Amino acid sequence: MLTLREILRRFWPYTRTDRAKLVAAFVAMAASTACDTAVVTMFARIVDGATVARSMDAVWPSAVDWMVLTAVGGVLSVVGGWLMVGAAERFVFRLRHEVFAHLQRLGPSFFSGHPTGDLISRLSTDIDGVEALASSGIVTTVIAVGTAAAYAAAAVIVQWQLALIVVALAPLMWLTSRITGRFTRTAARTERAAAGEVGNAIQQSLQNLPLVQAYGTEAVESARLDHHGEVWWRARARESRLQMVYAPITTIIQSGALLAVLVAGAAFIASGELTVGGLFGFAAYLGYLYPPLSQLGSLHLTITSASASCERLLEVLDAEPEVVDAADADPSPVRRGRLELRDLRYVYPGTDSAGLDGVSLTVEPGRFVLVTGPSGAGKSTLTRMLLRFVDPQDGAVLLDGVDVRDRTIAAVRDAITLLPQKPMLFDLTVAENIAYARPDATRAEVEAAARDAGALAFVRELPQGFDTPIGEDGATLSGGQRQRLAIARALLRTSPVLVLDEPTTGLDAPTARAVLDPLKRLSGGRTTIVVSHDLTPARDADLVVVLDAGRIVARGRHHELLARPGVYADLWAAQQGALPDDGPVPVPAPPRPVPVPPRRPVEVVPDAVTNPLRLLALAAAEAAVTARTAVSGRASNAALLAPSARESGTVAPPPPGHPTPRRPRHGAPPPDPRPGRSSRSSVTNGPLVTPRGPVPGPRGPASGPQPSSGRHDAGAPRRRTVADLVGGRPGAPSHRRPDPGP
Ligand SMILES: Nc1ncnc2c1ncn2[C@@H]1O[C@H](COP(=O)(O)OP(=O)(O)OP(=O)(O)O)[C@@H](O)[C@H]1O
Repeated sequence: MLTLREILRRFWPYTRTDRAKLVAAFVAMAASTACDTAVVTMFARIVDGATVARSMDAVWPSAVDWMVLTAVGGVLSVVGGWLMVGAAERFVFRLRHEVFAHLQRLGPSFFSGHPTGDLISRLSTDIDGVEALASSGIVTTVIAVGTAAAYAAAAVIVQWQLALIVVALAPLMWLTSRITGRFTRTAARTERAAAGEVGNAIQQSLQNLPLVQAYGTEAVESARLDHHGEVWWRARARESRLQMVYAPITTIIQSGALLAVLVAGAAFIASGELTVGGLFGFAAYLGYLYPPLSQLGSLHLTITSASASCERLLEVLDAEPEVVDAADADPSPVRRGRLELRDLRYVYPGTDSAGLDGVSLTVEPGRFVLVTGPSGAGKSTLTRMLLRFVDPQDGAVLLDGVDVRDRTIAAVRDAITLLPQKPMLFDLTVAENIAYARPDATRAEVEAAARDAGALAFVRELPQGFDTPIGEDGATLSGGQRQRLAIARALLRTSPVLVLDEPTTGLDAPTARAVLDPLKRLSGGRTTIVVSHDLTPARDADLVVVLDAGRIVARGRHHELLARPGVYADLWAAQQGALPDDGPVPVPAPPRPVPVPPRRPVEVVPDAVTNPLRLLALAAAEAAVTARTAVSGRASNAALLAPSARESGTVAPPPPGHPTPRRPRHGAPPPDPRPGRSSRSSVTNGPLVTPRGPVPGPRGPASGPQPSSGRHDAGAPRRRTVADLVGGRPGAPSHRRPDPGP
């Protein structure tokens, strides 16, 4: 439980620009209190003027003084309050800003332990709690302390014997406040935590509302909210009731004190030690003294209640960012985009299994690397490390030969454009969403980016074109349209490195197709790392890196990896819909004859012969490849790897003076390096990212695409694929567990 002193110590820095105003406010309020105290001295003069001197001569000047002092005191009080409230509200505004800004610096570990709804509650309800303390609480304290001190001093001067009676009762009020505060503290903590849970329950339910509605689990979600809501309202009611109890108890104490003063005062008047005016004056002091004392008591409750909020805010402010700039970090921009990963190792805090373990890789500027692997292999961890969301515990990431930890975070993130898997759009207009990458972009640049991303046509169809609001996360757009806006946004950035996170995974074939060309434009000339389950871009990659359990288990060109058994071949087969992607390859025995499509005989690598299922997958893959080549008709500009580089894992640029070996265009696939493979059945180099075309299924006749037009008709009904036949979906990773088999 934080004390007022600790709260002031921790939060005082946030008042930095308003301290002059605070001082002015204190002075104004102190002067106002002095005026009010002086007014009370008029009580005795007016009453005694009439009752003792029996003359109005003393009454009128006192009455005039009374009015003047009251008016001046009132004005000073308004000025002081005005300044104080402005400073207090600005403090709350700044506090929210600081908490939010700090939150944005925190890393994945913090967010995995703090649900979004709870964090929203901290930034709203808990900030409101601090606001109650800062605005009314601090103003009340200042006025109350000043007023109570002034009236207490005046009361002692006027009648110290009566003042003693009052002082003797003051500890009772303090005790009441302490006892009530103790119970309030527990209730306030419970209430704030429950408010966080309520926020979280609402956020989760609304976020997943389509699922909730589709599964008819509205009652379950309501019950979840009610569960936390009930804890909240009970705690809230307890807190309010305790504060309510405090008021009548203090009234009884005050009333008792007044009675004691009257009785003692009557005795003093009877003995001639006190005039009636003196007793009136003292009673007036009491009337002014008790409200601020009472406010100080309830302030204790406000502090108790607000300290629960302060604790929750300090928990955020005290959380250490996982990545910070070194004191001498280099802010200069990264120009070439040469990327080197040196023996990276990362273990998530609180776990003992490595997310990455000894990962080394070099990518020369302008090269394209596909990083793939099964679920949990470490792909996302690698993406986080490239963008410095986390730093490795061992090893280093180097950009243009400099450890990213020696560069500023801003310089590293300026150098890398992330295209996240989820488009992540804001509830803004189309133009504002695109310009998010570069707020100073002109409308012409925004429109050019939209055109290059293939978004111009649909944006023009929107009711207000580029000025159409797209709703939360682009709710009014289709998945493909959202993705194209995200690509347009990325196109506005000119960074030398591009990280594409699952650019086509989860999109259906026509949608994926619609985003392929813009993706190629996006990657042109930049160092491109595609992190994906989807192996569609594999043929265009200068290097395919296969991660498994945090380690690189294979690397090479697509056809090289496909030629040898292992994780990659299994992934590829799984993607064709014939094998599960996350388990051992079942080897049925004895081998059964494999139906080979009659029009497209497939030559297989030796290991596939022993495994009919793999053979089946390869057959499907081959047909798909041929279909892709016919459909797309585009050749990639990616260069072939130098053998030495392939072995070392380095994607090397072509030697100077040598023309970059270009991939043959459509219709002229290169000879397959695998022995015994004809160019016809070899894995060809298609575009950077190419949708899988129709493939001949093993359970039906071969039905290769008709290359007559050279373009796929997106509007034509999609033919059944192997994936369809086995219930999978092309482009989407299979997460089915392997069939245990007979
Ligand atoms: N925030 C986290 N806290 C603890 N462990 C984590 C966290 N994120 C990932 N991991 C663990 O690190 C390992 C690698 O996870 P990562 O998300 O990088 O895999 P991935 O290849 O991206 O998987 P997927 O393809 O399913 O997204 C996994 O064992 C995972 O359980």
